[in-house]
Amino acid sequence: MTSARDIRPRTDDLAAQAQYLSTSPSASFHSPSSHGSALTRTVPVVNAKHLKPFATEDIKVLLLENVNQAGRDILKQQGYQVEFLKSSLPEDQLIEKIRDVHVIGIRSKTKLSARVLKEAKNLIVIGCFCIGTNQVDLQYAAEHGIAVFNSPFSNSRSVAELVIAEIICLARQLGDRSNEMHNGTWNKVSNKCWEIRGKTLGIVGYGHIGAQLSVLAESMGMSVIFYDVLNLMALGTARQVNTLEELLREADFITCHVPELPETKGMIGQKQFEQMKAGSYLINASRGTVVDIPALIEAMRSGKVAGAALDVYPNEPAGNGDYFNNDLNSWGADLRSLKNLILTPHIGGSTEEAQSAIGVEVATALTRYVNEGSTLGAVNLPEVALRSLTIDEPSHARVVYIHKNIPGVLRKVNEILGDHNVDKQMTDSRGDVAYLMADISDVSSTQIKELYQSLESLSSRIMTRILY
Ligand SMILES: NC(=O)c1ccc[n+]([C@@H]2O[C@H](COP(=O)([O-])OP(=O)(O)OC[C@H]3O[C@@H](n4cnc5c(N)ncnc54)[C@H](O)[C@@H]3O)[C@@H](O)[C@H]2O)c1
Ligand SMILES: O=C(O)CC[C@@H](O)C(=O)O
Repeated sequence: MTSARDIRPRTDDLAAQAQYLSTSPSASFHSPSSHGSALTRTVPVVNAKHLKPFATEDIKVLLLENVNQAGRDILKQQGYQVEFLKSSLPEDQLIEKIRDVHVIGIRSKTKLSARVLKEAKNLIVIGCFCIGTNQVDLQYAAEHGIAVFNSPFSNSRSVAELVIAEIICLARQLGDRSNEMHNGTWNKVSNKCWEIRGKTLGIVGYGHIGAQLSVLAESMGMSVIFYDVLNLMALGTARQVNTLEELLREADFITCHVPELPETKGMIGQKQFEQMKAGSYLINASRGTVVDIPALIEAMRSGKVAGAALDVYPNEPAGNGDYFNNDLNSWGADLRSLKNLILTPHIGGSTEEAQSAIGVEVATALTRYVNEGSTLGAVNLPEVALRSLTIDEPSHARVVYIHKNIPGVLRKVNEILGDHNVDKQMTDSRGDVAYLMADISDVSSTQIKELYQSLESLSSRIMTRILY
């Protein structure tokens, strides 16, 4: 067992890791789904004090879905108890495991629904070691004081490169030719095989991935148009169009890079396939719900769509080696029978570079949250941080009070803190939830316990943490 004393932030390590943290070049002009990444850098304090949490003995971490070694190492170096599993878990097993842990790390497959989170009585923070956060009930988590972090763009380049490869593979029917050769058949074809030079790429969702892809595609001689709900700066000579229909009517290749939202569910369906040019191509490496797959099957059978590449599916297997068959998605066999269709097992972001960058970024954010209470980069809570306490402040404590965003809370909190000098304090709200951090001086262990109990007894309380 690790003692509570060992649960300390290694602030110098964190400062070194901070160089890997992403700061978005595009954060200033989009996107609603990538919150606050411009704030992720903090100035390291040289003689920062190592804080430890009050009322939490050992920090228990559960990592699912083969989180990268770099991330695991950072969490282990903190002295946390880390349990690591290669795949996701069925809901009943997840509920059993999550009851006990303070931190959970997942990727895209683990569904942290309200039903699951309801059982997670000790959970303080979730790390999504990926871009998408649609697998987590963010609202429920916020309302229960559970912070959620992700890595907003560490795998964007990897996805963009995969899509570029797929555009060429589809244009040249490479998947089919390769399969034929694997089966011993020589089939030298030029009919309906094309160069991509001069063709039009239509990007649906011009965020981190879409914008990166735009630059790569233009450098290979494609014309780029894009559709986005936001009015965005077009890179290079790309051009924003006003409607999805306009994009579908003009593009030779259509690629989807929107988040999973109610509005993006089935956004490419029968009507949209009808609007596409005859012989166009579709790529989806966003989320499986964005494309209506039975409608795609029809469009490919009729020849309207000449080829497609899918990396994501409405239902995906829990881990490697699991079957991708009709038990998962009723149209599985029909899909697999199509020509010029590239099927990949959600590998858009699966490169060594992306996974290790994500591992470092998310594990560092989790560590800073656990040890210092900083919410910089959180996707569901307001972003609040205070400069570190220093070793010259031995009898200080940091109060983190997550509470309902209702009038009168600050007055009550400050009454409780009133017997101590509040050195610094910051509070911010996001929707119904507010996050307060205060560093107080001259506080003894007994007083910390009293402060904790007083804050916990307030009706506005969602979660109290005291770090000292
Ligand atoms: N296949 C993979 O391995 C993989 C890897 C990374 C990300 N993804 C998925 O790709 C998605 C996009 O990633 P990103 O980093 O570019 O996200 P992003 O948030 O940077 O960009 C998404 C863009 O979509 C736009 N958008 C939202 N709703 C829209 C709508 N209804 N119509 C048109 N545009 C809309 C947004 O305004 C934004 O510009 C992620 O949400 C994730 O689900 C998949
Ligand atoms: O690695 C994963 O499981 C998810 C990859 C991708 O979909 C993301 O959201 O970043």
